[in-house]
Amino acid sequence: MESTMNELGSNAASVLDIDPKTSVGGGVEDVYGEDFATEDQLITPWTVSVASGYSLLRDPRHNKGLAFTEKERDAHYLSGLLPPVVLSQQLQEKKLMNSIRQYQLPIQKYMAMMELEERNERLFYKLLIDNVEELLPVVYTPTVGEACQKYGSIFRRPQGLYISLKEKGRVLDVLKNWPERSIQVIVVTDGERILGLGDLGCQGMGIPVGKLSLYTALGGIRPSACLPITIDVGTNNEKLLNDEFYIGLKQRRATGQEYSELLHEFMSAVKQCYGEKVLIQFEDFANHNAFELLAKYRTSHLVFNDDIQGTASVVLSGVVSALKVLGGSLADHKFLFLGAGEAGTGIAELIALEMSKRTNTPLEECRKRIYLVDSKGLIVKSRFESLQHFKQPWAHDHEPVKTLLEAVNALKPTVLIGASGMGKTFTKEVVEAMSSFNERPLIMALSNPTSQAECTAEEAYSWSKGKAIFASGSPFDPVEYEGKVFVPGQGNNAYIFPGFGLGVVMSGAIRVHDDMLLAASEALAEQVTDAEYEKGLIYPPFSKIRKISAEIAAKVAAKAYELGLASRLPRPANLVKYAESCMYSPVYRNYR
Ligand SMILES: O=C([O-])CC(=O)C(=O)O
Ligand SMILES: [Mg+2]
Repeated sequence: MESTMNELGSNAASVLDIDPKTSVGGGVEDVYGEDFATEDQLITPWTVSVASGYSLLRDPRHNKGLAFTEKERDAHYLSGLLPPVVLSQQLQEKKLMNSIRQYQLPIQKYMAMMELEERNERLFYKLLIDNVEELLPVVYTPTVGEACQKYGSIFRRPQGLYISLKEKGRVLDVLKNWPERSIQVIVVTDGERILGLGDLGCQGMGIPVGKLSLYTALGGIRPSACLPITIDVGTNNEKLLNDEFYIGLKQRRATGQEYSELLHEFMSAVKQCYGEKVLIQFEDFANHNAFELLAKYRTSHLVFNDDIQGTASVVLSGVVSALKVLGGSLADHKFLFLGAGEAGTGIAELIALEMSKRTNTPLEECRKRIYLVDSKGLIVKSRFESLQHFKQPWAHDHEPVKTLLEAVNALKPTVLIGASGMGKTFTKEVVEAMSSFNERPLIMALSNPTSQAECTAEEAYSWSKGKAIFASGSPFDPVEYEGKVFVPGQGNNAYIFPGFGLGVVMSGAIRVHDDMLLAASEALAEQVTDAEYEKGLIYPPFSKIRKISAEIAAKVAAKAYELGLASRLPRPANLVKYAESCMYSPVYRNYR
């Protein structure tokens, strides 16, 4: 672990002439205080040793399987423990892709990938990086949703930290059980709103694990610097409570003070353990906690809510790049949302903020171009008192409207965005109405996984008679409609958070500012080429994601420096180059 740290730090430093102590890693020394602990303080007696022989083969971080060379086999007591052949990493990759493609069910591919990660980490990332478009739907949405639902049954080895109510009062000790010290990114969930699948309790762990594997593959954060965490405060999912294979606490969710005390202890312990510069990404919390946690900790911790802020940034980017096809400026458009939770209000707010900056118009005025529909109908002034606080800014002067279809007809929006977590809600009538008054309606069905998408790509194209520009949260295959092939975009926060996190980490940012999200969004939109626009795409292909992440990271870091939030000084002159030099490579290293 330490060696990868130094390797990266000094490599980046020599390229860019930066003191390695202040470069990648945040430079938090003696994080557990072994050296300064007084005699009455408890410490963890961690040791570091060199792996060889059988234990080297069983260590996923260092195992290379059949790719160990003759020399390495001799030097590391591996002779006889492996069959004679020596394979290249390329050949191993080919073999594994062949075998993964044989599986019929996505969940089998998921399990094969997880087993690979537990066996040979670099090979896992090599596969994921080189075959990103094929494997993203396996390790991420939609398959990760199914994996979480079945997590109890498919559970083999723990892949992150579980902090449950049982650990209240000793969360810091639990963090110290994690073997890595230089943590840079934590993704944490409490499992209450996993994708659009609802409360999956402790089994939500699949999400932080999946998100962090994307941090590494797409954003180049070292695997050892990533820590997936699930906070288990119980579940209200009856099916799981009655499931003999459920892995979490069999009790209903703790709420109120009991909940916030555990979360507070966790947030304090993280800072104490890993320092000021660890990025904590909140993921798939239910609305009520998500907004509160972000508001509470954004001024004291380096926090980012992926569902509010990451989704907002990626959708804003899609809207901005769609303007090239739609015409007009952001402020010329009218937006209607189905869903007024984290994603819906988060996106709406970031669009309004960008509009406000572009037109020099007060934010409140810009919000008036944006309408939201929730389960009770259009959000309007007369509902103000009964609205949750995060919906209140969107209560406009308008008579009450009950359904989405009525709202579409009454408001005639140019952009329709689904962030409801409810599948099949963009009906034929809704899509037909959108295309009756728009030359090119922009329709985004963002809920995940595929089963929860507001409509499918095929529905959007056929019901709009090929007029719609369509993007979805989970991937859809290209669609042929009346002899023409339409390629849907994937408006998923996976475009943003890995590069965003890299930008935050490499600049040593200590807080996340909304302008950094706008910077990420602009950086992504700039990556769409003219040829891609011509195909109707509003996002670049995922096959270019490492380059895109470096560009996003550079823009995010530049903004952090500009705002005085970056602590890694001096500022590297070329931030894109610096980002690239910091990125983890999955190619095997040679052992002496
Ligand atoms: O995980 C994804 O695919 C996107 C996301 O954050 C969510 O749907 O909650
Ligand atoms: Mg999420």
